[in-house]
Amino acid sequence: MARPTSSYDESDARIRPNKRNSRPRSKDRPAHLDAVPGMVTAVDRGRYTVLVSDSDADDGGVGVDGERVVTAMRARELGRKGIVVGDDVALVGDVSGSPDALARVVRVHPRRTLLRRSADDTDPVERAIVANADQLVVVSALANPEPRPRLIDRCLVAAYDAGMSPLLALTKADLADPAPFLRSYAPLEVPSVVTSTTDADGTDGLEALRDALRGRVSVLVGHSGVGKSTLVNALVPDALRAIGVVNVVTGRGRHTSTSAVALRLPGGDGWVIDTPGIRSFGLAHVDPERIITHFPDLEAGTDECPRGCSHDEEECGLDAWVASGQAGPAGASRLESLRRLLRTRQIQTGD
Ligand SMILES: Nc1nc2c(ncn2[C@@H]2O[C@H](COP(=O)(O)OP(=O)(O)OP(=O)(O)O)[C@@H](O)[C@H]2O)c(=O)[nH]1
Ligand SMILES: [Zn+2]
Repeated sequence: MARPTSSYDESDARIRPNKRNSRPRSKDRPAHLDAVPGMVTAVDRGRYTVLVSDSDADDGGVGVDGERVVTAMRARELGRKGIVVGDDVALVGDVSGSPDALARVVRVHPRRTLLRRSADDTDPVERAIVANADQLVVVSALANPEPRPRLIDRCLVAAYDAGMSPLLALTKADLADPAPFLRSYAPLEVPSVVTSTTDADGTDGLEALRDALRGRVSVLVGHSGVGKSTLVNALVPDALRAIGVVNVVTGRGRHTSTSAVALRLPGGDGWVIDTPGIRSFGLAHVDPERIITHFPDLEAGTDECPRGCSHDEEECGLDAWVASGQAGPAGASRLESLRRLLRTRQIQTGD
């Protein structure tokens, strides 16, 4: 599978099944040692769609690019451990991928990143959304609907918290000038692409977006109506059929699942993970220390902060650090932007 990095360790490499000289499993041999590795591309009502390389199952007998879609359920030994789209898992059981086959997920490999949200900022129950993604693409229309800066800021905080880099995708540039919006986000130094659909049924800016997605695993989030589906359809024509989601997960002609779906970009050069439209993004789980690591110019100034500093309080050492010029000429606007993000957690406006 063309993942930018692999989290499989050597022990995983050794357990790849090899049909030609497969050892019979002894009674003492744990099931996961005969497991087949795969990546979860969709989750629907307790059924996981897992993409498995054919080379993993057939010892290279099938083309390296060959892969198949396996439906799986969770194995009892997993306990309560969650499985989300993007997870690298190990499967046992019927991994043939034939229509009635059902495999079992026996293991979820350690995650490189984890995008999470809570119902609201006070709800301690957090929900994992996507694992192992590199980039969070925050899709916002420049008009119709109007951009929602607080929701965008919340998504940026979630990206930083997850260990993902953010990208702003600003759609409908045919309806409004992107300049004012871009100015207000400039101090955050978040990369952005601007798109607009054209009369010819194409999308301007799509190449820039493709470049930004190349070789990475990117999650697209956005409020309903911002044009996310339009982008996904332009990026991955025939998206759902391409990975068998239609047949395997919902049996219907469109993505009706309430969870995310991973779609491989044409050419195998990266993945986009589409998520249902969001109205809010709860951040109850967020730790200010994880946010500030994405502001390296400010992080060094936290040495003088009191223990457990929120970096948005009177005793915070960052004000003196910025005032002394050590964060450079942009220090003040950077600190203001950092605090704007940190404050998104406290503001309860419903957006
Ligand atoms: N003017 C203009 N309209 C656009 C553009 N992109 C999308 N739209 C329109 O905006 C509407 C919403 O687009 P969708 O792609 O369905 O938006 P979505 O974010 O997927 O929304 P949900 O399906 O509700 O989650 C549609 O009528 C699109 O035709 C654009 O660049 N310019
Ligand atoms: Zn501080």
